[in-house]
Amino acid sequence: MTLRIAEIFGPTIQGEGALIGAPTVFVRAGGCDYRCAWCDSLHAVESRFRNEWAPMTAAEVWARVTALSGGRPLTVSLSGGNPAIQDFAPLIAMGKAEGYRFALETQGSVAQDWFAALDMLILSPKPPSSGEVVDWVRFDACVTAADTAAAVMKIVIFDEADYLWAREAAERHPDLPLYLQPGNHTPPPPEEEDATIDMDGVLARMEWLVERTLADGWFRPRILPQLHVLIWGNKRGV
Ligand SMILES: C[S@@+](CC[C@H](N)C(=O)[O-])C[C@H]1O[C@@H](n2cnc3c(N)ncnc32)[C@H](O)[C@@H]1O
Ligand SMILES: Nc1nc2[nH]cc(C(=O)O)c2c(=O)[nH]1
Ligand code: SF4
Ligand SMILES: [Mg+2]
Repeated sequence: MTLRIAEIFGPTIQGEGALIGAPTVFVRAGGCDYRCAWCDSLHAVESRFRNEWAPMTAAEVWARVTALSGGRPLTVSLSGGNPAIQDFAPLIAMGKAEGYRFALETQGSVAQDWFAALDMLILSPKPPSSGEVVDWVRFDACVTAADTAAAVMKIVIFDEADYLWAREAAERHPDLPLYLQPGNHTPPPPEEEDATIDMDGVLARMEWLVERTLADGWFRPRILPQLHVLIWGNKRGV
């Protein structure tokens, strides 16, 4: 069995959510069951990039991760596309045997038994601006599959409708640590290697989101920008 891998890069810092600032190596899976209107990783989503996704065995992926990390254990971030539509159990087992930790980013549309082997499951249900509709039965199955692994919720917000949606979505899982992040708009074509970013828009949405949340007296979420976007824009491989 091989994995479809769009890119493996790092070490860099985790730019988002609960592990923000933590050194990490990314393994980005190719292929996704969603088509979010504002996806900033289209090169790992759309079929027209399939020929750029390398078929790799878990052992080959693992060799690359250990080379990039110099054999020093850190947290490996599995992202995509949706990494949950492939089988990462063998890779996670290899890495854990050498003292590495694993975090996985998914929208919560496909649950896997092996989520329980993760150190952190980051669930990012999609708000109205994405154009996708969350199936909460499937989402809840992901939370259940995480079992004793730490699960967190991270919601991208572009506008008022997303914010109001996030308030309701968060209520469904009151026990999950909650992170809000402003969306970035990458002017077309977003899949370019060094696509520019609407940095002014990102910062304006961050400021608005902080003020909106605090004005509501909603003190549960942590509100964070995408740190890697502030540093590098939407550059690939960082
Ligand atoms: C590219 S996705 C891959 C993992 C998985 N498909 C998911 O959506 O959770 C990784 C993270 O980036 C976020 N993201 C994607 N496009 C974004 C954008 N334009 N602005 C802010 N966050 C974005 C997603 O919501 C998700 O939390
Ligand atoms: N540095 C960095 N942090 C990230 N956090 C989530 C990312 C992703 O695209 O999944 C990402 C990414 O691509 N780079
Ligand atoms: S679910 Fe994630 S990878 Fe898939 S299109 Fe949406 S943001 Fe992009
Ligand atoms: Mg990203």
